[in-house]
Amino acid sequence: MQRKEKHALFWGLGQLSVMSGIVIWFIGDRILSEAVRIPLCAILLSAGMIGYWSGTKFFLGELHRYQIRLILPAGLLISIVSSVVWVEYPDLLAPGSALILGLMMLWCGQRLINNKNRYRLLGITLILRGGFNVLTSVTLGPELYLIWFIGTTILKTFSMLGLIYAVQDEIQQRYARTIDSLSNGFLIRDRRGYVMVANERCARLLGFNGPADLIGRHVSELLPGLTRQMADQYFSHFLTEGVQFPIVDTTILTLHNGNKLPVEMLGSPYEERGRLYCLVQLLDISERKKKDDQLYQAARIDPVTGYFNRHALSKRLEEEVAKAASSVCECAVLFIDLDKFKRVNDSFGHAAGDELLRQCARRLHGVLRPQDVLARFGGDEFIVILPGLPIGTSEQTASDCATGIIATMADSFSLSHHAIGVSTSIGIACYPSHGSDSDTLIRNADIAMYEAKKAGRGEMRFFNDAMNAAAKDALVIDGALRGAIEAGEFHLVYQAITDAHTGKLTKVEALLRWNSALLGAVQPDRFIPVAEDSGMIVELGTWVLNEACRQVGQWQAGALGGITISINVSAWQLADPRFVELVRQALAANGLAPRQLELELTERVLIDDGGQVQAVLAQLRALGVSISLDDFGTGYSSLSYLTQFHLNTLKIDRAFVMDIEHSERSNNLVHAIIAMGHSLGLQLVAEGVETAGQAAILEKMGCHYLQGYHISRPIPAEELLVFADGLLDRPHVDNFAI
Ligand SMILES: Nc1nc2c(ncn2[C@@H]2O[C@@H]3COP(=O)(O)O[C@H]4[C@@H](O)[C@H](n5cnc6c(=O)[nH]c(N)nc65)O[C@@H]4COP(=O)(O)O[C@H]3[C@H]2O)c(=O)[nH]1
Repeated sequence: MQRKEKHALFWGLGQLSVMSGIVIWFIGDRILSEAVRIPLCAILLSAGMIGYWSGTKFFLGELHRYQIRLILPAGLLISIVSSVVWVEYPDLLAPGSALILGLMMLWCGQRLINNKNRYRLLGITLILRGGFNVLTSVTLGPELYLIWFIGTTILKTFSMLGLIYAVQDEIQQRYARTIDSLSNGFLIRDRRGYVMVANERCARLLGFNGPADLIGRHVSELLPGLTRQMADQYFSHFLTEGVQFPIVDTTILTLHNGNKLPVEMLGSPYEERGRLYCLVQLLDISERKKKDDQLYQAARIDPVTGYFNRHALSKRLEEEVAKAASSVCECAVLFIDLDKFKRVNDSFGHAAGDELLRQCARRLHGVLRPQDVLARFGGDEFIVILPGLPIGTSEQTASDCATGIIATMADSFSLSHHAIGVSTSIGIACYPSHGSDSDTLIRNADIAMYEAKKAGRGEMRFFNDAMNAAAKDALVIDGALRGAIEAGEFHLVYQAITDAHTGKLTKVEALLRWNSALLGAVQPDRFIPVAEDSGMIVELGTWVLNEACRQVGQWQAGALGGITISINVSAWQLADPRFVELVRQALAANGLAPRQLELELTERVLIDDGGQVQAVLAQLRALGVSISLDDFGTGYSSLSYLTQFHLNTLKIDRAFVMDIEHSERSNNLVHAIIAMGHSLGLQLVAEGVETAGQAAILEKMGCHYLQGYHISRPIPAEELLVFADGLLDRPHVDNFAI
């Protein structure tokens, strides 16, 4: 029982005291002496007065703690005063106490009627009782006491009913306030599904104005998606043995206004007077669901393109492979890499790079069938899954799709008011011929994509086992390359380049050699591409630059003083913003004139340029360093590069030189290259000169320099000195001077 309810008891006690006082007054003189009866009546009178007063104060919410403390002394005082008066005037005992109580009741009744609506009934009965008491005390003689007794008993019964109603109402109000203050929806329904109790929150959650709209209605009338059968089924859980409570369900409710409401529903059994009810709590989980959805999206969707991300793609491919295995069909994985994406990112910024990715994704999606899956796998890589292909058709379908992709990506993209050309390299792996699980398929498609990239731009390749072996080899090399510089496993060899006419040693090409502690001697053709792929070529190239310049610096004082050194430079190095400064430092640190350094580039470096290489080459040219184009004739052999990039030297690839003596076609080609070089004012170096015949033809054609085994193999630095001495001794080399 709560404190407030205890206070309500005062009222009850007051009633009881008055009743007892009346009884004692009637029969007391027969069984009690006056000495006991008078004080007892006085005590009961004071208890009655205080009971009415405090009960009224309680209902009006005005009964304070300090007032409760005064009750006992006040009761004592009233008792003493009335005892004293009644001892003196015993005739006043009955009418006096009736009058006092009557006045008290009038006061209480009037206050209850005025102040609180719900206590009006109680107030009216008190006014009636008070009035009756006052009247009887002044008008009635002892002969009509029986009538007074009957009247006062009837009124007392009414006031007791009023009291019960008031207390019950108070408790119910409190209960209603409590459930309304709950932040969760709260509802009690009976076995048939009718709502007995609901709170404000529940009404609002379900789209109604207040609990009154719910109470008395069947739950199926409140939720359109809910049938009576479903409601009965839900209740049956409460009748089933062994069910754990509360029953927790997460569901999305369809409301009568059409809205959807994600809720967590906690159902518990509730028993009242032997009947079972169901108590349901509804928790609005819209916010939680929104966050969950966002997390789910973030975990699966690439934020830039809006298509699947790597994680979702892997999962999806696993599912498609499982489906293909069970329904005996095939699927294909296309690994798509955007050529030149990095350059766009570097030149136009990341926002433009993102925009390009979005445009690419839209174009890719445009080529695909509705059932195909597109995902951004990372950076500039996309993956397409072609699922559910009939047996024997995957390669053809994948090839058609890849052709479509290459064609659609060939058109330029519009970016920051620029037309940007981006091509793609595509690697393809099919289930089951190229892999039986998603990881293998992705890995093999990736390997095939690398092969496609090597073959040039806008190419596609199907995976094959040889690629796998090469990829594994690359992995081994990549591992062994790490730490190889620090371990001193690299050294340079030097190959002479002589004047075709005089035989004079004018330049040497520095060529990298790797004696791996793990793998033994590894050819550059094997490790350079791996170093390029991993980006390690920048570090390696810097080492070559410094070591070559150091060596030439060391030669400066001797017979090879003033010689030009030619070194191979990769595209990665040119993209390094520190490159020009590194060259400047290497020359200065070793006391070399800039003209003593020649940088060899391949055509690929120039083709993939977006303007940056051109700018770096211009700075190098301004520094006085020469630029030479390696392997000319093997790649794209575009004349525009020769003029656009202000090259100094063209190196004719050994593939042409090799056949120059026997193949008229090669002969004509080399002739044409040399003629063109002359017209553009370029120096010409013939690579791979292996015979005296080749040397003679090249010299006759006007080639300026020769390089090849006929002159010298690549040799260590100390042997080059001996080689140079040997040249001096040769009779036909009359003016060797460096
Ligand atoms: N059959 C034949 N071959 C000849 C003859 N004369 C020279 N060669 C070889 O032809 C290659 C010439 O180098 P490259 O075209 O720059 O081609 C180089 C170059 O692209 C790359 N490379 C070598 N060193 C470096 C380096 O320091 N940095 C970079 N980025 N690449 C390098 O590796 C490639 C291969 O280098 P190497 O194996 O040293 O192979 C060298 C050389 O040994 C000949 O008469 N007959």
